[in-house]
Amino acid sequence: MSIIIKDLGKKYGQETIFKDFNLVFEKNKITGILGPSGAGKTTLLNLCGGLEQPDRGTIEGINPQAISYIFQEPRLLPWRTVRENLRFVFKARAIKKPGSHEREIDAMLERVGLTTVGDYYPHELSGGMRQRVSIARAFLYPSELLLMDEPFSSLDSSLKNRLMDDFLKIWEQNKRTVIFVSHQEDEIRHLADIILTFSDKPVQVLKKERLT
Ligand SMILES: Nc1ncnc2c1ncn2[C@@H]1O[C@H](COP(=O)(O)OP(=O)(O)OP(=O)(O)O)[C@@H](O)[C@H]1O
Repeated sequence: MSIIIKDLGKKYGQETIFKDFNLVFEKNKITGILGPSGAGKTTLLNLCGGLEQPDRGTIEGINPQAISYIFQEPRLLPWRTVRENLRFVFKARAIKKPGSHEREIDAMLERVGLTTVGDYYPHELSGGMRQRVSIARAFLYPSELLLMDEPFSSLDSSLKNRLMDDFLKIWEQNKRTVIFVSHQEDEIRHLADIILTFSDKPVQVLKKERLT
């Protein structure tokens, strides 16, 4: 199911972020959002994730139990190993498939290139490796929607390009709807099927480009 945003209204105090805003996010596509700083991109992700409530309008087509996130900082549990951080995904949703998790975790660790560090703690990893763990976690969680807010922006460019290639390979095998916000147009062009360019607030879609 696509995500359908109808007549969305959202204000913070006197500041109108969205007014009569309408948009459709296509199912199992990666939509990249570009736009000026402070326009409301993160607010839109928060509204989709249910972390913020709209003042007006509706967002249809999202199952709140089936959302995963990748943020700029990996947000791993520091007192848990990589493997335990990934196991937590299954606990979080009380998924009952006895015996199958470790194999799934192993397969995902391999896909993100972290086979040898499953028993390491987050502080023992580089920033890029920690972000790989958060990508693994986002895909292990059986989400239908993946929300990404600047997930690559703290990484240097060669690391970033490899990570984006790996991200795409994993996504090809575990497709879901992705909404991806970034200031970096190169990142958006690397990953997205559809690119939306937002105006300053109140947000309008200035341009929609389809790359695939
Ligand atoms: N919880 C909040 N309370 C008050 N104002 C907020 C809140 N969250 C966001 N804002 C304001 O709403 C506007 C949009 O913020 P938002 O973070 O969504 O923009 P953005 O497009 O993601 O910006 P950036 O590209 O800089 O991350 C900004 O002016 C911000 O200050």
